Amino acid sequence: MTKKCLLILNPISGDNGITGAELKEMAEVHLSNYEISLWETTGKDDDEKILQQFEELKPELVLIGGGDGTIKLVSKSLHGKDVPLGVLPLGSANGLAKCLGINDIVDTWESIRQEQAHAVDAIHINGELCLHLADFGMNANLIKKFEQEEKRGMIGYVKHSLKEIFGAEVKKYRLTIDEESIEVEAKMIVIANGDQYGTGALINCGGLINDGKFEVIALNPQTADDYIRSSIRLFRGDLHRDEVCTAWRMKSCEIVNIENAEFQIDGEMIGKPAAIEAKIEKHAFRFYTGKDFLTHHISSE
Ligand SMILES: Nc1ncnc2c1ncn2[C@@H]1O[C@H](COP(=O)(O)OP(=O)(O)OP(=O)(O)O)[C@@H](O)[C@H]1O
Repeated sequence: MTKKCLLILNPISGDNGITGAELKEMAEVHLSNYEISLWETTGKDDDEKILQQFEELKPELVLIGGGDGTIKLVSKSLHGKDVPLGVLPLGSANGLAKCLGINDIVDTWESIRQEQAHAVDAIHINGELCLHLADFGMNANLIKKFEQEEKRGMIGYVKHSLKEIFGAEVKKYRLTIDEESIEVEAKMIVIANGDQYGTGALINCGGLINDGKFEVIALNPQTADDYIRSSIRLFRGDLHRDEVCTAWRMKSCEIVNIENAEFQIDGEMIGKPAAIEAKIEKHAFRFYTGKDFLTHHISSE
């Protein structure tokens, strides 16, 4: 029996040049047992429009074409709906897709054909949804500069990176976990549901996106040696062993932003909140996942 698939595309994500019609055609070829309905985001009231599309069609699958911002937009609209989500990684960096083991579109088709949908946690941060990574400091500053550029894509992101990383200020934060408070000084504080950025930098090695917990990671490199060593470890996957990194695992926490650092959630600038409260929702969504995800996560489901 033919099933229904709602294909949602953000036409401004990334710089891949794929049109809605081309993507629909690809989906029809690769998912021949689905009837594909294409809908493109507009940039205005998309959360309501997505819900409306979903209620009208009542699909068995929702495919999301875009980057982390688009996945977050669709997930937020469909929170609580019992429908599996598939990700077509068409954004600039696609960090969340990589955490799900979806490195390219081929992985997406394969995961759906193999029926590999798995439960994934979400973090609620001050009423916002975080599926991937949120952070104060260095990376948030970088995203803010990137957003101010007109051109999208990875080159703009990389262009600002070195300057921002080496010029980052140390800021103070108060972290409260289970009623215990500590003051932390860091160049960057990460709240991590996923394990890696879109660049492949493994900020949260050992962190699982389906274990009902999240990690807070404080990074405070000072010297050139610290930067070089920790950068190598970021890509090698053993940053947690480095002295510039301190990590905690929890179900909820509060962070007071004592010195007004910039904050971002899943690539979207939030501003400089005085404090944030973060709480995990275990298995909030079901996503189609790739082979890499199965290797790392399946035993903990
Ligand atoms: N047709 C459109 N025109 C303009 N803005 C749009 C349109 N559709 C969606 N948007 C906006 O795009 C944003 C989400 O996409 P965004 O590009 O930030 O993230 P992304 O999908 O992660 O892509 P990228 O990785 O390229 O940044 C939302 O703020 C949304 O309102």
